[in-house]
Formats: sequence, C-alpha cells, structure tokens
Amino acid sequence: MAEERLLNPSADSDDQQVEKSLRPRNLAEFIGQEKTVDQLKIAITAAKARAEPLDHTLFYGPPGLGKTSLAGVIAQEMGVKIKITSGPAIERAGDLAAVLTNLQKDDVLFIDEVHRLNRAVEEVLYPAMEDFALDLMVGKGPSARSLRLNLPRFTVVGATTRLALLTSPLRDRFVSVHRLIFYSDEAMCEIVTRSARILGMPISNEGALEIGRRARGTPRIANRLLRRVRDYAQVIGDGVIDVPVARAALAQLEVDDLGLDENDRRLLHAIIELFNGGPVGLSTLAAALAEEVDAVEDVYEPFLLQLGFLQRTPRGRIATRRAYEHLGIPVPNSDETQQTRLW
Ligand SMILES: Nc1ncnc2c1ncn2[C@@H]1O[C@H](COP(=O)(O)OP(=O)(O)OP(=O)(O)O)[C@@H](O)[C@H]1O
Ligand SMILES: [Mg+2]
Repeated sequence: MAEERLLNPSADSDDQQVEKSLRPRNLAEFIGQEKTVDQLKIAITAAKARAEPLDHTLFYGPPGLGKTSLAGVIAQEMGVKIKITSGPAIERAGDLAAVLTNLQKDDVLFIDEVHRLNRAVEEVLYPAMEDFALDLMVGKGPSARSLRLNLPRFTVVGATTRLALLTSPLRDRFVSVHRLIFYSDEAMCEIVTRSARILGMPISNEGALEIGRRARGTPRIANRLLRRVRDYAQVIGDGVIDVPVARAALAQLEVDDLGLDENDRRLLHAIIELFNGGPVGLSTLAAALAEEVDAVEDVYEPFLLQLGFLQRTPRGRIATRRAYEHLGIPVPNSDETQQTRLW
C-alpha cells in the first residue's frame, strides 16, 4: 500500500539514497531541536577548548527526527572521523573489540539502535566508555588472566528509538542524553524549503508550509512527501510547488489536514468502533489491526499521542474526544461509557 510507505517514519532504500544529499552536515544547517542544538554547541565548544573528545552522547526519539544526522554533525563540528555501526551489527564481544582497537584519538563511534546490543558486547563497552580500556582474557583454564589494553580517548554517540529498552548501566555511561522531539510547523517549513532548494524544485513558502505541517513533525516524512508532490507538480501543474498543487497532491495521497494517513485513521477507528473507545491493550489492538506490536508502538502511536488523540493508561489505549472530533464521530455521552475518561 502506497500510503503505508509514505508516512512511515522509518527509512527505506529510496530514502537512504536521497537522505545522503539532504542530511544537514553541520550545526548551522541543522534546523530546529533548539534545546539539543544549544546544549551541543556549548559541549562542543568546551570540549574543543580543552582539546578533549566530546563526552559520550545519546540521542533518543521517534524515527526520522535527525539522530543519525546529529551524529554526523558532531563529528564534523569536532573535526574528527566517524565510524558507524549498530547494535544488531555487533554480534560478539570480539567484533566490538575489533572496532574499538581501530579507533583513533577523538574519533566518534556512532552506534545506531544501541538498545539492541547484546549483554556480552555491552560488558566490553562499559570499561571502554568509562576508562577507555579493553579487558582481554589471555590464556585458558587456570593460567587465564585478564589483560587491560588502553584505548585512545574517543566519543560514543548512541541513538535509539526505545530509551526504555536501554539497560541502566549503559544509559548511565552516556554523559549527555538528548530527547529529540517532533518539529514545529515553522521548522518543518524551513526543512522543506531547504530540501527543495537542494533538489532544485521551485516551491513557494506557503507550499513548503503546507507540506511541512502535514508531515507529522518528521523531516524524513517531509522529504518523502516533497518528492511525491514534485511528481504531481510536474505532471498536473507547471512544475512549481504552490499551495493548490501541494493540497491536491496530498489529498490524492490521502494525507489529511493534520498529516494522518489511512493507518492512523484505521487505528483510531479500531479503538472507537471495535473497543468502544478503549481502554484496549496494545497487543489486542495490534492483533485487531494485523500489525506488529512494535510498529504500533514506535511508528503509529507517538504522533497520535503528540496530537492528543490517544492516551496510554495502565489499562490500555484510549481514544480521546479530539480523536472522535477529527474523525467526525459523535462523542459518546460520558454516562454511557463505563470508564472514567480523562477528558
Ligand atoms: N534538523 C534537520 N534539518 C534538516 N533536515 C533534517 C533534520 N533532521 C533530519 N533531517 C532529514 O531527515 C532525514 C532523516 O534523519 P535521520 O536519518 O538523521 O533520522 P533518525 O532520527 O536517525 O532516524 P532513524 O531513527 O530511522 O534512524 C535526514 O536525511 C535529513 O534529510
Ligand atoms: Mg538513524
């Protein structure tokens, strides 16, 4: 289904191609996330003044908000090299040892999906992050002893969409931890304008805002919508992306005014119509939608929560009054609903 791909914040191979050219390379090019950017500016300036590597830094937040981009930005701003790996890619302790011994002083080691590191690998990472040391076992049996190897000082930049799945010893070793949030409409408009310029697409400011504000506060989705709208502008319009072209294209793609797609609406309809508005447990809801639990939790829910359409309660998910209103479904009389609603 086209829409499924369109508004899914996870990257596909098409995106990865284009993302390379659109990725902000330094802090000046990085739009939005002011709180994180301001803190990074200070940390980077201070580290450089002390001629030290940057403290270990963790970024967490929904997909497509700029975690990987920021890892690259840090390396660029620090003037150091970046080695890129990911939790699932490092299978054994020895794999990590090999990566670590190849690092040069001040390098950035970017570990994507850092919550997916396995236990044995994490055990090697702890002393590496804390003491810049690698503990090796030499020999076997009674003569085995551990040998400590010093590593150059370096920076781990971790990224995760699931902070809760990080073990606490690992989390504690990140000195600065940044939560990335959904972008404001203004920031999204700027991002669309910048991407259009890089891709050589003529676009009006209002056209950029129209695309930006329907992209769920997620730059990756904005860039994807932009490419689809461009096709439309070329075929139907005169090549310029203005408001009418953007609106027509987004309507055809079934992206509504708030940026909800068919899947979001399906999820809300399910809670409202199949489960009386909730509460419904996550796994029950996922089963009703024929979706993976992880997809519901990581991909669909964060934006619906942000919009205030959905509430997570100990007893399950609840559709809010706003969700009913957005879908044009009459809000049930609170006397008729069994549970006390928070609205
Ligand atoms: N602040 C920004 N300014 C401009 N473009 C951005 C910004 N943040 C992200 N982007 C764009 O969005 C794309 C996706 O960002 P990125 O890959 O860094 O997200 P991510 O958080 O690492 O996602 P995932 O969790 O899927 O790995 C980038 O290639 C870039 O084009
Ligand atoms: Mg990433």
